[in-house]
Amino acid sequence: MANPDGGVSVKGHITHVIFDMDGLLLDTEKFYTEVQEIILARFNKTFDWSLKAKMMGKKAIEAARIFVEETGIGNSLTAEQFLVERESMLQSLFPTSELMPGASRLIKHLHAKGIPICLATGSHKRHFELKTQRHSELFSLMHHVVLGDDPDVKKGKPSPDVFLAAAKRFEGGPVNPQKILVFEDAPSGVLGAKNAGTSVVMVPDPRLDSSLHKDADQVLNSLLDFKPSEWGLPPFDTPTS
Ligand SMILES: O=P(O)(O)OC[C@H](O)CO
Ligand SMILES: [Mg+2]
Repeated sequence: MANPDGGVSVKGHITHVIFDMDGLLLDTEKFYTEVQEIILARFNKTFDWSLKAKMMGKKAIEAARIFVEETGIGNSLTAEQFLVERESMLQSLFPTSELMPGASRLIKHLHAKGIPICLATGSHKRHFELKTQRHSELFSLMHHVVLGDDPDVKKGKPSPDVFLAAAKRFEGGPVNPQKILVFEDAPSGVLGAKNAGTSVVMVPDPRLDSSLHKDADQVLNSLLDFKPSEWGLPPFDTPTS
């Protein structure tokens, strides 16, 4: 559980780290929000953060079904049609994806210290490639990447599938989940990681209702605030390195 002051109540000796991608390492959640607002405006409806919270982190088709059902537009637009409609907009936005604050610093630090790191995202391969094309050097530091359309990921977050597949593929895996720290921004992702038995640091968007932070072991405003030594990980060489 998270402390109100953001402190750690569950310390563990972490040996491996799993990163979420959208909204955690890459500032891509804003693209989904933008296109969903455009689509809903056509139906004279508005997109809000309670709906956003239910969609984020999920596989595309799972999020699409929630979108059309919760907004009540399902009779006019199916989940499949919604995905087609938003695709051309997303394809032009994703290549402009930027890193979230502290993402590069933390990935490079853990890699340099020999901590095995990997990615576990709901994004499918085609979107992953568009989003990361300007950041291929940084993402190449991941030992492996597990995508939403991976055959081992039967169900999206909050199912533990993507995190269990990620734990299995480390050298000498499966790694004991108690030794794994997951970084997530989405409520479904935090729950998925807990369902897999790992510890979770949540870095939520400030617009997300704070009641949705409750399952995380630690809640931070930014990756820049992460202190590796609190989790038994090597500290940064200098406070700003
Ligand atoms: O947050 P991720 O990386 O699991 O991505 C999930 C979707 O693609 C976006 O919410
Ligand atoms: Mg995410």
